[in-house]
Amino acid sequence: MRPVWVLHALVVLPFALGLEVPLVVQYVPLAVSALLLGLPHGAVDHLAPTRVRGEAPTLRSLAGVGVLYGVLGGAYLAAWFLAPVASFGFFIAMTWAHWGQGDVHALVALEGVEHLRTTGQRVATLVVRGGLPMLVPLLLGVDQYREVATLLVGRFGVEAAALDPLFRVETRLALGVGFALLTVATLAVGLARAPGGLADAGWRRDAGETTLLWAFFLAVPPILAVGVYFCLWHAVRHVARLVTLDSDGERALRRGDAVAALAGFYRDAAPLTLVSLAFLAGFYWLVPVRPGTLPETVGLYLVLIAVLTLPHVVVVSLMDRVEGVWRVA
Ligand SMILES: CC1=C(/C=C/C(C)=C/C=C/C(C)=C/C=O)C(C)(C)CCC1
Ligand SMILES: [Fe+2]
Repeated sequence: MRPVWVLHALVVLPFALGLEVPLVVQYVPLAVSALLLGLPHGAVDHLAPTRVRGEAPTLRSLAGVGVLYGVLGGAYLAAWFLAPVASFGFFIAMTWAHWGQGDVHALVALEGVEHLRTTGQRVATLVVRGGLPMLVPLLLGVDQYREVATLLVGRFGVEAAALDPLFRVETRLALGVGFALLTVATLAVGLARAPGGLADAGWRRDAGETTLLWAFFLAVPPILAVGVYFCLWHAVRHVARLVTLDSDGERALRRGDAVAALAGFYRDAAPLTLVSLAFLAGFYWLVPVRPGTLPETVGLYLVLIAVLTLPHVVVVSLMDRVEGVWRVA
């Protein structure tokens, strides 16, 4: 995790000093996520339900994940055509929950923190960690937020006017103050329950990561920030989880051979990453308004991500249950 913290901190610095970057460059991490880390992190979902139990995949487990993706992904894709703006709202809410869920797992299972003692604390931490990438960019980066909303719903020939109340300064101020209070309260309760008090290593990690991400999403323009976070924060943690669950991957890590571990991950992820990219090409022909620019193509790609993420959340929640992420001692 340390290199990931350093990379995020390194991105904050120049922007805090007022750096401006051309918009096309800001789209690069999101575009790259289609091939590296972002899309691939979910492309191992067909193996995950058995791997988390230490078992080999069976025809039944593979078919189960296939049906899940077909039914939930298909329904959500239909919803995008019928109600694009509501589907965008659902996308933000779902990502909020999913990225928060990923961080709660990382804290509890990968980092082994001891201050998140109750389910209530873990739920609050999920809301805080998910709100960092989904809400904090809205506070200062409202123009890009609106732009991305328009890029997604625009593929379906509608405007995002229904979201205007969300972008008003009063709304953002209220949300920002509320979310800052929730952040402080959640960390304060964690501190009170941390076995080591202020010196507790797990609590310090949690507080440090939370502070870093607040600064990151306030300082860095949203499109760039969300792209970097998706690849380097969310996906890296999930890939680390998948590798440690895989016996070959685990063995490679023990040898200190991170390259072999990553190669194993990419071998598993390659087929369905390619299938997903074929879907993206299919989407291109399917949507009412075809993308003509890089940002519009990213907008289409994000609709694909949305559709794939709904079943992905179910698979990850199943993994969380098997690993006892929400079971408190
Ligand atoms: C790009 C971008 C946005 C939305 C990104 C989303 C919602 C990404 C979801 C990715 C998922 C679900 C990945 C799977 O793990 C915002 C916040 C509108 C603001 C501006 C930039
Ligand atoms: Fe994910």
